[in-house]
Amino acid sequence: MDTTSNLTMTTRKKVSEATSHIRVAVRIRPLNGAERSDKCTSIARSDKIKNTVELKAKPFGPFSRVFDTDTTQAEIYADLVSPQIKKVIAGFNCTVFAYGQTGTGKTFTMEGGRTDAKSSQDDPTTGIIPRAVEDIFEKLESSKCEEYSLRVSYVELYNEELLDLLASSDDEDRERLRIFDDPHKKGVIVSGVEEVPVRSRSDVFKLLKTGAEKRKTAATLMNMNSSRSHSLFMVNVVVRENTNTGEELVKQGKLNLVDLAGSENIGRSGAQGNRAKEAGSINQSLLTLGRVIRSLTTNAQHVPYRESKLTRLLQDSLGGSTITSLIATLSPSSSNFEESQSTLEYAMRAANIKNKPVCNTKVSKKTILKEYSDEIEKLRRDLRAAREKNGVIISEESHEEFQRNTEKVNELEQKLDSAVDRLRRYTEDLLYMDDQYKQLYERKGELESRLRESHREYAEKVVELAETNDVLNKNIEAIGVMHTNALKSFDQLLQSREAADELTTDIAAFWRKVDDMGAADDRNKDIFEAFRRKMTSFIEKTSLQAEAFANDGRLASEEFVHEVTPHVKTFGSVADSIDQNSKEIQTSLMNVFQQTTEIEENAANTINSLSNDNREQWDAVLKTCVEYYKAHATRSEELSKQLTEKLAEIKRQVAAFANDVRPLLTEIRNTTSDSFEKRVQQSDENVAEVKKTCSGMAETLKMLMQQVEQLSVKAEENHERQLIGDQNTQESILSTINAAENVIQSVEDVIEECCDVKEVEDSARGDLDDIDMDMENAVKEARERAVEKDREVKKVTSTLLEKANAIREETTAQVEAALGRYSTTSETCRTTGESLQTKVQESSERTMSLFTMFAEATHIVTEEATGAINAVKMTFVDPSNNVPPRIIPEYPASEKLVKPVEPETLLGMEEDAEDGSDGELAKKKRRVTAFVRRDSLLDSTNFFPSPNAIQKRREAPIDEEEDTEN
Ligand SMILES: Nc1ncnc2c1ncn2[C@@H]1O[C@H](COP(=O)(O)OP(=O)(O)OP(=O)(O)O)[C@@H](O)[C@H]1O
Repeated sequence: MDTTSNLTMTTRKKVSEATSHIRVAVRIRPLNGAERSDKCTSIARSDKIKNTVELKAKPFGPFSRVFDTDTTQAEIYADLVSPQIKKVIAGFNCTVFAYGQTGTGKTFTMEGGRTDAKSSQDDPTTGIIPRAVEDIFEKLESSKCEEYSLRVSYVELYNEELLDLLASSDDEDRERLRIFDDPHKKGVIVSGVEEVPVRSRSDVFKLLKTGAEKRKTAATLMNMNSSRSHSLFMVNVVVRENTNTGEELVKQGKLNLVDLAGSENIGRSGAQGNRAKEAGSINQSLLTLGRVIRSLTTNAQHVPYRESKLTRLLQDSLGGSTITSLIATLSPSSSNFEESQSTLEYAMRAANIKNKPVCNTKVSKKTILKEYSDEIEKLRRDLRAAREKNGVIISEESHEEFQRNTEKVNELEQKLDSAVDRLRRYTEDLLYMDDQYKQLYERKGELESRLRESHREYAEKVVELAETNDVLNKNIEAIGVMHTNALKSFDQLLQSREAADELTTDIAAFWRKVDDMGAADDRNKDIFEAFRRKMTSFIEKTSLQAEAFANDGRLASEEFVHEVTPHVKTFGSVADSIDQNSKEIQTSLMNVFQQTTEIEENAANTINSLSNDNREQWDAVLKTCVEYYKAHATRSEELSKQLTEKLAEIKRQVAAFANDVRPLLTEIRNTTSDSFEKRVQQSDENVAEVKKTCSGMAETLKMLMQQVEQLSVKAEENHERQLIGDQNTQESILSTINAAENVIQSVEDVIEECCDVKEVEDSARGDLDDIDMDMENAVKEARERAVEKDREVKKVTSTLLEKANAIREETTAQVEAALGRYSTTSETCRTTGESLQTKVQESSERTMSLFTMFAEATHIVTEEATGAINAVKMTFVDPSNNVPPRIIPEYPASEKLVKPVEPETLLGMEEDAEDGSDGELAKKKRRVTAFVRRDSLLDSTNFFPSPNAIQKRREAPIDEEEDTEN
């Protein structure tokens, strides 16, 4: 606060804008505590859309804006003042003043709720003045101007006296401040007011605090109330810019923030004495203000600005070249109806004032200096002229004139002092600025060389980038080729997989066949069980039959004895009886032979048919198995061969592919990561250096800093673009590499899978080989066993047949011997009946023993047959154990069974037949045959006749003729 100046309210050269009305806003504060306790009601209604206010239903407006009780300080500032700050920086003069009844919130609106607030962030009740200063700083800092300066003044107008609230000294300064017209600048000058340069927001807040304290102290000293004084806070903004032609231009804008005294009725306030004077002067100012407003709105010839200091100070803001806003503050209380009404009327009148805002022309420094030096020169001339008049004897009239001149000289001296002060200040500013310029130029040169260096590096980087790009393109092409190869490999793998699937299907079919074989084996088992059951029942039946046969033989023998005995008694008929008996015996023997033969035939047929059935079935199974295994072996061999070939091919390709790809990928990765890291490092270093340079430059030279910042931003953008491009490329390469690696990995996995498949196939083949071997062994074993069993069966059968033949032969021989003996005996028995009886008895006994022997032999045979059959056991293999059923080998053809000897042969009928004679012997034969037929135990339709049937047949008469025919 070391500078003083004459505060000018105008600047010299201006650019006109269109004429505009003063903006008038109305703000209604909330009811305060006192009003509420007085049970006052709110009578103010605002319409924010129409921007009107109603007081007891009486409408006022429309105004530019209406702010109701809820409106915040920030909203008012943003709406009303913020746009004006831009204008101030652009070179306009702007004024915001608050008008209204005491206690309606003028000071609250202009300054805020607290005086110790450090920023609007700190306190939401912060008023227009601090917010405006903050805003100016923010806008200037973010603007592109070369240089700016802010000077603030803070004055108070009380009882038509001006008080500098920022002055270092107190009372004596009060006299210093004078308002006078500036004839050249067409404005008013507040002479001697402190214009304090501020560099930061905090400076302004400090000044505001100082001003508020000083205002308080003054109020105490002068026994005044702040509401009785007007305060004027002025912010002078000077912005220097460089034109495109390099000319330096200066813009000067000014913001006047005015907090008027309360507009209350002096009569109502009850002021007396000093207070009355005070109130009068307040009203003087306000009344003059009102008259000025009226004059301006009625286009009166004369506008009484000079009638009060307030209107003089606000002259340019009212009807002049300033952009002006007025905030009319209102109490909503019913108790303040009249004042509120008056305020609104006042505001409506003010709204009609038209201003013609003009922008102060940008003037060069030289012009300003020239103006100041012209003014100084003029003042000097005046002074010299005045001094030249000293020492001359002059008349009283002249003396008076001299006196007047002296006053004028004093005034001029004051003006000169003020001008010299300003000149000094500007000179200082200029020196300071020149110094700054010098530094800036140096810095600029330095920055330009760095910039050139950066350009060179940038060009190198571009070349490097192009090279890298080529490498990357090549790599991408290589990766494309690899990709194509990988796709081919995949196709081949897919084919291999299909082949493997076919193999799997074949193996599944094989296992189905194995299952079928198991089922066939089960059927074989069932068949064999049935065979065994049948054999068992046959043997049981044979045993029963043999017993029955033995019993019948015994009975027949007994009968024979019984029948022979009476014949023996009758000697004459002995021979016939013997013949008869012989025939009967022969018949019995034939019967026995026939039965035995049929038994043998049946047994042989059964065994043969079973063997044949069994053999056919098992042969079919064997054939199927053999065919299947042959086919399977062939198919497996083929598949295995194909698979092996394909796997070998895939392995070769993939190995070649991997060999091609791996070094390439490694090279790509190394190349790209190395170059990328290097470039990132270099770029980071460059950016850091540029940033460092930029920050260094920013401190010293804003202009160049801006350029450099722009360049830096561009460089950063380029670098970032480059970096992003590199990163993208790098990422895409890395992703491609990763994809390729994944492909290789998956190919390798597939190869491994294929190897697994191969292993499985090998093991399956091994299993199949094992199975084949097992099967061969099993077939061999089964064949051997079957051959063995067949041999055993044949052996049993042949044993049985041998025994039967032996029995037959022995029996035949015995019968023949017996018959021979009977023949001989029949010749002699006629004479020796007794001996014959004995012989018959012997013969009977021998026959009995023969029968017994036969029965025993049959029993032995059947037992042996049973044992043999039981010994025939099949081995079955459970298909679930992966072993196919045993296969019965091909049987050798059964030997032909020995036909039994016909009874006719035994009885010698053939000889008789050759003779063609029908003698006694033939008769006998027929009778025997008829007897045999009648008593035959075998029947083609009734294999095992019931005892009743046998008895019936026996009792039936023998029809020789019929039998003979048959
Ligand atoms: N819109 C508002 N919201 C909240 N409180 C307010 C508002 N307007 C004013 N006040 C409060 O009302 C009281 C009076 O306000 P202020 O001193 O600003 O009135 P003024 O018009 O400046 O009075 P004077 O003319 O006497 O200086 C203060 O305590 C202030 O905090």
